[in-house]
Amino acid sequence: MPLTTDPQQRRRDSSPYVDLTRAQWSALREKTPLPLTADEVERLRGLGDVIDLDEVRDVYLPLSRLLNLYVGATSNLRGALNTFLGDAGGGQGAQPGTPFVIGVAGSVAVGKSTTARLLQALLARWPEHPRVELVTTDGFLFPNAELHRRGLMSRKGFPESYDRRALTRFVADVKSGRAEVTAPVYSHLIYDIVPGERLTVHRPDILIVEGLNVLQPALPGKDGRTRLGLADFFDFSVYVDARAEDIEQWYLGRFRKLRETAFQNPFSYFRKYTQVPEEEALDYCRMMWRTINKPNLLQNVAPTRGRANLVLRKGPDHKVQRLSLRKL
Ligand SMILES: Nc1ncnc2c1ncn2[C@@H]1O[C@H](COP(=O)(O)OP(=O)(O)O)[C@@H](O)[C@H]1O
Ligand SMILES: CC(C)(COP(=O)(O)O)[C@@H](O)C(=O)NCCC(=O)O
Repeated sequence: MPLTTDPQQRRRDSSPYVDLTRAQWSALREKTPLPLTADEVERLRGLGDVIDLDEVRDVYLPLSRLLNLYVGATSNLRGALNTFLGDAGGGQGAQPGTPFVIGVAGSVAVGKSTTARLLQALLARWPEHPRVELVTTDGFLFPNAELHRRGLMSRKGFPESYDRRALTRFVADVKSGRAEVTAPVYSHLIYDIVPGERLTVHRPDILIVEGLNVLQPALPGKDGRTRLGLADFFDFSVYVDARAEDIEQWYLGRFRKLRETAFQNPFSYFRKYTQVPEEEALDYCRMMWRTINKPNLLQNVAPTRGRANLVLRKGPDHKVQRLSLRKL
């Protein structure tokens, strides 16, 4: 075949991604079995997130089909592997299925939690994988007392503010097929790890792991050697992307909403911001964005985008405008 001289075509050929416009992607919904029923639409509304239902149909429903295809293909591959291994190694060969693990990465306030909860609800509708569990990485932040001790209280969300070894061990244990694996729990109300509380994951069909740093490369070991990182246990990963200026607006919008709701709770760490004028509270929020979340986005989170299997690029209205899917 003659090499193309069209520079745009050459760029497309050498990119590891297939780039799709929203229109190209949403056309795939015609090929997606299981359209949403009226009941399911109601149930999605019940998740409590602001979700435009056209967005669910055009973007997230085809995505649930794509993931359903990946789960099926992984299961076929496992079957082939089992046939190959037979009873090699005294019966270790025939491996039962382990959970399919999906990572969801992106900045604070880009919409990771909303995307992850939506995917959980949509994926659970498929008869092949009804049990979908969701874990957020905030449970692996060091408790505030430890962050204070390490001088990291104003670095919450930076890679070093997490117990990365425990997080990787948790996902490795789930991926190994262990019947029960537990994780610590973070509370946004008290802005800290909840002492003594654990959540338990019971060998789901799919585990979604959502957090800022899920695509970070592994830390080197004490001997300087490379070790396995969290992303080594992912079967698929999604990076939710948007302009930093848009994300800042969403961060402020969420803070405004929380100031009228959750922050009013007498136990809320942020209650003090309901007792001062709104502009003063928003100045504090802007400072948090400028000094913590934006630098973390630019220094640590955004550089991991190229490791994702799928990048969802949102516009200022939260609608996904472009998608990049890694070629196989
Ligand atoms: N698809 C969406 N449509 C409309 N609003 C959204 C969407 N996704 C997120 N948001 C809003 O953006 C803000 C941040 O979303 P959230 O899921 O809490 O982000 P993250 O988990 O990345 O911090 C919230 O106020 C949320 O309601
Ligand atoms: C808890 C978070 C670090 C996010 O954690 P994740 O689940 O992504 O690991 C973040 O939402 C946060 O609270 N950051 C601290 C700065 C701030 O209050 O915005």
